[in-house]
Amino acid sequence: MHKNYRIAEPMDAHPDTLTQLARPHRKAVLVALLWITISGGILFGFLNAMKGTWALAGVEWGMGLYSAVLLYYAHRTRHLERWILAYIFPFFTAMMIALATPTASVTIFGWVLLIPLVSHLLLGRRAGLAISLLFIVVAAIIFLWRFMDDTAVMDARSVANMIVLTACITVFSHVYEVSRERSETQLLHMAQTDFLTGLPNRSRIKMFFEREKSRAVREGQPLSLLVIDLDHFKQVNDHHGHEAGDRALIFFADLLRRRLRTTDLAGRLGGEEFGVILVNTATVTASQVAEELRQALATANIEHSGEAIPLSLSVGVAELGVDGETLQDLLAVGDSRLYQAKEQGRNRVVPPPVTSRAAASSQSDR
Ligand SMILES: Nc1nc2c(ncn2[C@@H]2O[C@H](COP(=O)(O)OP(=O)(O)OP(=O)(O)O)[C@@H](O)[C@H]2O)c(=O)[nH]1
Repeated sequence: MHKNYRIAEPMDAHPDTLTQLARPHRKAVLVALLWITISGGILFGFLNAMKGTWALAGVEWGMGLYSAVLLYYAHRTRHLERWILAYIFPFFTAMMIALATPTASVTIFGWVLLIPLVSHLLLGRRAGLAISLLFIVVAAIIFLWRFMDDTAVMDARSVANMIVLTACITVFSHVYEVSRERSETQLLHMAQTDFLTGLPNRSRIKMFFEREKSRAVREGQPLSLLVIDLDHFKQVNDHHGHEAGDRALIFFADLLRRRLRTTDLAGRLGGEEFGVILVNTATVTASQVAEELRQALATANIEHSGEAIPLSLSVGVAELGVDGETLQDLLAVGDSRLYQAKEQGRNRVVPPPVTSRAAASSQSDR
């Protein structure tokens, strides 16, 4: 039963959502890079062919052709991350082959600076950093192998310049990605949070419901929804002022946070209406939780400017599978039971009728 209450923390932005948010930006970067690689491949392929460096010219033309194929799929795929990897590994490998070509001049190592930039823009902070470090180390080994005995190239100041420049670009790219991801997490949180109470709004309730519904169906666990409405809230505003009404809403939001398990989710549906999703919870327990919330609010001492604000709530309870399969279904059924609670005099909980529960359990027994 719901005895082990803890304060519910705001849910972290879901990693999948962050990846989805980053996708258009990564796709734009990939498409731009593919066009650059196609043009660069053709141009440098010809330059190398004219110098007779046919192997290098072949690699560059091959990379240009491969990029054209990737460009076709980049516009159509639903698995952008796979195509990004399919670009990055051959692209960086071709770059390493170019660096290792004995006839290529030392200036070709300037291309190494692209590695941290491209990796971070396309893969984000973690994978971007890992791939950057991998290829920068390989490039450094190739550099040492080719120029170890070349005193003109191995001048201490030139080498220090290259190391510091590469380190700077790697650090800047990484810091940029970290702060971009942080800002997106914050924006996402703001877009899914009710400004007044700090509770999740409808959009986050919906996301949470979809995730928990899949889990409930997979594991054969129940899931319930409480639709809660504060009673006679207009009178609170009219008698005590709008600010007192706001404080009452914040008080109730805190009560929900204190009373629910961290695995449950309480959100504001709008106005003075709230929704609570109770995971692994069937109607009977959900109704008990609703009853405990009702009692807690009815006996709470809420004051504004020295005046007591009496508050009570009405609740409609609905269960997944018993009352419907979608959040919309459960909200509609919960709302109609909430309406019954109001009709019956408010300050009460209306659970699903025993008959609908019995019908649902006999169906699941079949
Ligand atoms: N202070 C404040 N009031 C709000 C907010 N959102 C909605 N309200 C008020 O909540 C009241 C809701 O009133 P009604 O829909 O008539 O419902 P009620 O007075 O609670 O009556 P019943 O629901 O039938 O018990 C309105 O006066 C709204 O202005 C808010 O963010 N802050």
